[in-house]
Amino acid sequence: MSHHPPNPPIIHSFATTEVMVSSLASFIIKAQKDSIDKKGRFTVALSGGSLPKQLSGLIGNPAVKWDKWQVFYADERVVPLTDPDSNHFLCSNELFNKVPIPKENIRTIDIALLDDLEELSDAYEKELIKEFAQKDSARFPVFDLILLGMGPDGHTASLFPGHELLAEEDRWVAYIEDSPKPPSKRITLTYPVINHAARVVFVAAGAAKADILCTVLDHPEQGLPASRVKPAHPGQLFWFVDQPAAAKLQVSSDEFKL
Ligand SMILES: O=C1O[C@H](COP(=O)(O)O)[C@@H](O)[C@H](O)[C@H]1O
Repeated sequence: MSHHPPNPPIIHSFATTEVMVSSLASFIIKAQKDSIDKKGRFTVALSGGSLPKQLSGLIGNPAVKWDKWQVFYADERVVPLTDPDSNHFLCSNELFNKVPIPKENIRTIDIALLDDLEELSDAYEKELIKEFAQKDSARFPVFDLILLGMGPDGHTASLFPGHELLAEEDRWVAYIEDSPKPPSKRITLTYPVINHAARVVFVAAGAAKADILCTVLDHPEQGLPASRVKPAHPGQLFWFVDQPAAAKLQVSSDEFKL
C-alpha cells in the first residue's frame, strides 16, 4: 500500500477545443508508448457523454497501436449495444468504427444479462479479472489510462452526488438502478478501480462546464463525485480543459507539452 498522499491534479488548459483535442491525442499516444514498452499492452477505460468526440485526434494517426489497446468502459448504460444511449454505441460511432481496432479488444457488457443487473456487473467484473488479476495479480486493476467526463452535477462515470456507491470499497464494478440521469440502469467502475489507475484524465470543454469545473477543482471539500477522483501514488490525475471551461478556475493550469 502507498504511504504517499495522492499527487495534486495537473491541469492543462487550451485556448481552443481543437488544440485541446490534438494535445489530448499526443498525451494518450505518449501514455500508450510507455505502457507498451513496459508491458506490451495498453489498458484503457473510456466514458460516454461528450468524451468520445474529444478523441478524434487519434483517428488516422499512425502512432496509435490499436492492436495493443485493451478497452473497457468506465461506465455503461444497461441498454442494447445498438441503442443510442449505449456508451459503446457512442464510442463506436465516434471512434471505433473509424479505426482498425480488433473488435475482441473492446469489452462490452453481456447483452444476454440486461435483465439482471447483479449478474451483468459481476460478469463485467470477471472480464476485468481476466485482463488484470491473472496478469498483474493486484487487489485492484491498474489501468494505464482512464478517460472520464464530468456532468453538470459533478458526476463522473455513473457515480452520482450523494449516492451510496460513492462509499463502495470492495467491488470493481457496481450497478445502479436509480441514476438521476437517464437511463436509470447502469454499471460503473468504482473508486477503488478508478483511484488505482496509473493515469486518470478528465476532459471538459465548453462554457457549460465552467461553474461545475470551478466547484470540483476549487472546492474539493464539497466532495462531489469528480472531486473524489484522486489516484493513489504513483498514479496521477490530469485535467484537459479548454478556455471556456477553465474561465472561472482559481487553481493554476498550463498547456500540455510533450
Ligand atoms: O451519463 C454519463 O455522463 C458522464 C458525463 O457526460 P458529459 O456529456 O457531461 O461529458 C459521462 O462521462 C458518462 O460516461 C456517461 O455515462
